[in-house]
Amino acid sequence: MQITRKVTDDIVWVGCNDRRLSRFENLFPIPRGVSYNSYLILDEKTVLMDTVDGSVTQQFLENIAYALGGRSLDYLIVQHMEPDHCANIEELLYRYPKLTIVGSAKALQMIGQFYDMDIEGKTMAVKEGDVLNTGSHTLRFAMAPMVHWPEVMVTYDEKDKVLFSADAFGTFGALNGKLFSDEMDFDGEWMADARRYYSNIVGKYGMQVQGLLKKAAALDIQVICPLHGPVWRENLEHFVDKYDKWSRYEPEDKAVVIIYGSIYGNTEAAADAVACRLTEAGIKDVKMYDVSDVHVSELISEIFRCSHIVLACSTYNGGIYPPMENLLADMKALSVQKRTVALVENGTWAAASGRLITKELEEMKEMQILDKKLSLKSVLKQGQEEELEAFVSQIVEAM
Ligand SMILES: Cc1cc2nc3c(=O)[nH]c(=O)nc-3n(C[C@H](O)[C@H](O)[C@H](O)COP(=O)(O)O)c2cc1C
Repeated sequence: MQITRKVTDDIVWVGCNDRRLSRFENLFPIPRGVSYNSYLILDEKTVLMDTVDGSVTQQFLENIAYALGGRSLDYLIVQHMEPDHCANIEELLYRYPKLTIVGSAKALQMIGQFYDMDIEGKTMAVKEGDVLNTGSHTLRFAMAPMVHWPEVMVTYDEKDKVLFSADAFGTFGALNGKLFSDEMDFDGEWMADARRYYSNIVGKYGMQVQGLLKKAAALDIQVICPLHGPVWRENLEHFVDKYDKWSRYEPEDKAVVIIYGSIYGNTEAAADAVACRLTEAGIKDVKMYDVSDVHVSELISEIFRCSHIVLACSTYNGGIYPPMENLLADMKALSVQKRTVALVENGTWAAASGRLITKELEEMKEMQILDKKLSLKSVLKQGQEEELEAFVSQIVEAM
């Protein structure tokens, strides 16, 4: 049985949901699943926008056959060559032998790298500004390298004013019958995963996303069709605005995220004391996470959201407690910048975590490290009350 949804009069969502995959890219936990979106344009010529992951091929082929209603498939546009979007090219060529594959030169080259199939004479390489006329639709291609791979392009449908945005504007989460963001409580149920998707998958490429946003700003876009998650047809500015903020590495909220790495619970207790004092000082949005317990992708997502960060960390074999070290490596890799950070360090004989974390933060761009470090010798002591007050006050003042 087909599972499809209409996007416009002659554009159909033929994508699939995956609720069985536990980790996206074998890395990011996706308890809410993920959707692989693909769209079919039913014009004088028929056009498929990308394919899906190999795990859902059968459902995908059924969706396409139904939506085509006996017609053949003329074009497959490959915007992105990551295997979760291109696993079905060969199968489509078997079923629709007259198919022409359209993509950037790099995408067409990657097809040969991933798959042993003969596509000679069946491809059309396109570049910036090229158009494909399919009857009433004119599809215009714009290159979007490194959003999120180098071969990526996006496609603008001039008739329905749809931007097929590849991985940009994507979100983790399976679509449970609801395709459009206006059919769901996006801010309440989806935004956290949208942020986690952006910050961890595309976060490193803020500059390239800014480039794409500039191109998009010149177009009259009524609908955004990404390769993962909901389609946007209302209140587009809301999500575009988030993308703009995220890609400029500007925090969304005046908020403090406290992330602690603690072996026996004493550094955690100090982090707790900091959270209490911040709340008493009137800071409403204070969140606490155990770096050993919460997946690093969630922490990165919170770091993208919050303006201020407290890192509280035990010293471990003369170094940074390993899960905290891992977070710092991820922050660096994902180009985290423009945040204010305060540090709590702990060590029983030679505390080094504060100094070492400072060194890591100094390698990131525009990170303001607050002067007063809260230093513990095993445990936060009653006698450190004043020190604690001063530590918290500097965060409040910085806000
Ligand atoms: C395996 C291990 C290695 C440690 N290495 C150091 C160290 O190199 N320097 C130091 O001052 N403390 C070291 N500590 C002590 C921790 O920093 C200690 O757990 C901390 O001071 C107490 O805070 P906690 O209860 O949050 O873990 C180590 C502890 C463990 C278990």
